[in-house]
Amino acid sequence: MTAESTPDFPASAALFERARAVSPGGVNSPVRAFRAVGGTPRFMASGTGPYLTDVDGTEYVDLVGSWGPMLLGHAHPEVIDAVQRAAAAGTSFGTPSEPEVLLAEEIVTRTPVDSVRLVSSGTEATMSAIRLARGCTGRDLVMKFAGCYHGHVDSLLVSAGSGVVTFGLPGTPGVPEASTAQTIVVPYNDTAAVEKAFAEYGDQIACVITEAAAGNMGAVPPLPGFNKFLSETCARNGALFISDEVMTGFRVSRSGHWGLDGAAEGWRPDLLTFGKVMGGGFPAAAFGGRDDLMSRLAPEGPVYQAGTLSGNPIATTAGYTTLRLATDAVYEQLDAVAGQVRTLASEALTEAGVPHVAQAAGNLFSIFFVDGTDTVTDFEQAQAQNVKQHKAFFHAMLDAGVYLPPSAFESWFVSAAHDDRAIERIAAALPAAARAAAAAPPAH
Ligand SMILES: Cc1ncc(COP(=O)(O)O)c(C=O)c1O
Ligand SMILES: N[C@H](C=O)CCC(=O)O
Repeated sequence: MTAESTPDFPASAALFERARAVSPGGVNSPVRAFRAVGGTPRFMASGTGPYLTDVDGTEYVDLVGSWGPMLLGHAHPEVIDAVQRAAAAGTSFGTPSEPEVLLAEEIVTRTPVDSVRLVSSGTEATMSAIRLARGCTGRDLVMKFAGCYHGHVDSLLVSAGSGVVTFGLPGTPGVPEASTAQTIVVPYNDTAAVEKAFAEYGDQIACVITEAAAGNMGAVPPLPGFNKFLSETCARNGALFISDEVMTGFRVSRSGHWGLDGAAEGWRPDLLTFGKVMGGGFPAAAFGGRDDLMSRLAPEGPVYQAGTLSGNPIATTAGYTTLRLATDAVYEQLDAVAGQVRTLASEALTEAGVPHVAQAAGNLFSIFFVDGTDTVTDFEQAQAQNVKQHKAFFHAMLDAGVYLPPSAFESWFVSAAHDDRAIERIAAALPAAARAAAAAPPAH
């Protein structure tokens, strides 16, 4: 079957046609379209544990996990039960309610924040954290790293990962130059470049924002000590350090990526952002940090931030129930499964003679189809991939019933529900997919 043919999924193809008539590109978030890999996006009808089933009745082992949130797998019975009970009690009050307190307490217990403000998306979280950083410092400049993605915040859509790099967009029309003029972009993991930028603009930099571990150009971990260096450099220069844990938070450990570096090294970010897992599959996100900063937010302070559905009782119930079920045993299982799948994929590609780097940041991981290096540390290296090999690999896996991110620049996600049967299905699909990648045309 070619990448572009659609004989086996008529229901998805029909829905896609209808969707394209009423939605740009037929999707509600660009990365869901199969633009980078070709073909028809599968419209999913249901999910259970590690599996998704599309509207044509085909079942897939899911290695996307709704782009991160589905830590426990799909339709976990206890989460569904809690959500059903919450929904029956009313779907939104526009007043404070108990589930948002429970979720906030759980976040404060697990992470280095003193308090949190709940919002509805990761984009809102990073946008609000930056506003707060600017409000607290009285400075305007923001430093970010090439290849990191923090949602579709105007000032952060520069050299961004995720869909922005997947579709090769140099920048985004509609973002005023005045917004991006306030953004300094520095190569990821490059301490000298950070120091140089501070030497030049130090007293104007409000904050440095980084993904706690980059997951939106593929999985690129911070080099040892890099996040600590950022924290210390910010402190020395009167800037705030924002660690974006939207992807890593409550996934790579119970305390997120900070649990893997900051907790042991004895530093904490000034502000953190969270999303994905903490919503348990519903729209919930948060930003939080030191009390002296958070108290600058309205109604306590002058920095305004608000949301009609912020702290929604169903979303916060789903998030709280998910976190309560995310025990140490769950994180051990996630780490083990992620290691197993990454190793299996790497072995199959090696066997087929496909140059690659199989890289992890905690239990986030991805395959880079690159040659001549055994590690990827920045955006330039990530972009050197042979995306044609990714495309061939992706479609062969899909045909064999394994759903991977339809982009070479995204991380793979496992869940605690990925059991032996799911792993066996992945293992069975890999050899043919690796051979398909080997047969793909060269990069240029
Ligand atoms: C690290 C990171 N920050 C922020 C965001 C934005 O989150 P959302 O898509 O919920 O707006 C994402 C994902 O999209 C992300 O991966
Ligand atoms: N890489 C993105 C977030 O992590 C993928 C989700 C999206 O933009 O739809």
